[in-house]
Amino acid sequence: MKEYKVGISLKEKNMRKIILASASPRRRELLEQGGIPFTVIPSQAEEKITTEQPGQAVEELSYLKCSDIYEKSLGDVLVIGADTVVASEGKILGKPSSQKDAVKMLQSLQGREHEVYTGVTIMAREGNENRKKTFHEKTKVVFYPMSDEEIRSYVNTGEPMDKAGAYGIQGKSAVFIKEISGDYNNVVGLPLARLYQELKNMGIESREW
Ligand SMILES: Cc1cn([C@H]2C[C@H](O)[C@@H](COP(=O)(O)OP(=O)(O)OP(=O)(O)O)O2)c(=O)[nH]c1=O
Repeated sequence: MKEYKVGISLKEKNMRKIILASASPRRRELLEQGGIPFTVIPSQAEEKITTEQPGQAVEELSYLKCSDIYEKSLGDVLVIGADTVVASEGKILGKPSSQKDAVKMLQSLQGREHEVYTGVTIMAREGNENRKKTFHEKTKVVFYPMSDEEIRSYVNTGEPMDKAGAYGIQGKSAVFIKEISGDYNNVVGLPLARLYQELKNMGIESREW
């Protein structure tokens, strides 16, 4: 096992520049938590879902976001793109389009199980060599029943508006979470452990520590 001094530079550790192609503050926090050094360049790619399969949808969208930034980047880089949706009763739920839409989404989730899918695409360039990997992770979540008043009050906090399925498990909606099966971080927007494993399988060193 190799040992590294604290504060060693990326170059000394033979690590390449990592770009997170995401505007999501949650994804940034998770990569930071893992001690994976990165810079942020959010993708402007238009997000259009073309399939009813949630796993395929998040893979495609993560690929779109990742390739948008990868194609604009020069030199040896590694770009990470991700996308999260909620799947409930055969429907894919993205971010709510309005407060009314958020109320509808939460009504459909309360008292039952649904799934959260996050797709991730990694694209790495080293000299003339390009490598790509796309995968998704699924987490099951069960909500307690919510009253109409609870749903209205929660939507009024504004918390649901920028989140798939109209809730943030890391926020106030935690009071409604009965069960979760799978990776919690996947619900928040990035399956950090799976990402680290996939990078490791590609022979890519990602941790600074
Ligand atoms: C279900 C759930 C989703 N979310 C968030 C994660 C994502 O940021 C968001 C889903 O939207 P995404 O389109 O996946 O991501 P984004 O628009 O926030 O960022 P970008 O496209 O630039 O990468 O929902 C939570 O924060 N908590 C949750 O419990």
